[in-house]
Amino acid sequence: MQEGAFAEGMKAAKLAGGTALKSVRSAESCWIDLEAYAWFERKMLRALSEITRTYFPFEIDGFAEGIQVLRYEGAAVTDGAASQPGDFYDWHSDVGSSGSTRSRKLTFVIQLSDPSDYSGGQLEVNTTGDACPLPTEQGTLVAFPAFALHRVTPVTQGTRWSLALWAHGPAFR
Ligand SMILES: O=C(O)CCC(=O)C(=O)O
Ligand SMILES: [Fe+2]
Repeated sequence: MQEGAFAEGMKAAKLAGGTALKSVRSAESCWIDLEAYAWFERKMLRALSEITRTYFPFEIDGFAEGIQVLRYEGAAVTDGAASQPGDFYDWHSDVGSSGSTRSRKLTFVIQLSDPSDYSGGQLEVNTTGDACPLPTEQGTLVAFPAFALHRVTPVTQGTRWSLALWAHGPAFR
């Protein structure tokens, strides 16, 4: 993918609670303003209405927090052996206990990279007790309830880019 526009602004990504814990999440991220990309927001709002109509009939107010661009670098290999593990994001829910993460209801992830550009880096969701791999095709939008456990397995080779945003709404009751 053409990563030039974002590559410079990337910083260590934090957890939903705002802390950076390398044992759970190792990736870099930057945030962009959704309002700055009106065409994208319109597209996402159309997708949101279809997803809430068809799959997850949640009460949603709209998107908040902006868009998170994520970069997962593959393992560093020296003399044929991995000298540093690749980036990953271990099992987590996107709903936090403070700030705007409290009202997250749907997670949207867009696969920005061509799957042939990296190995590993599989986005999986677990709602049944088994890890379920989600589609990887470049440009695919994946949506799931923000409370659902999900992870990104370590990228072993290449670089995986993704984008995440969240639809918010009143608390479940
Ligand atoms: O990179 C991904 O596919 C998932 C990102 C994610 O789970 C998150 O930002 O909370
Ligand atoms: Fe997540």
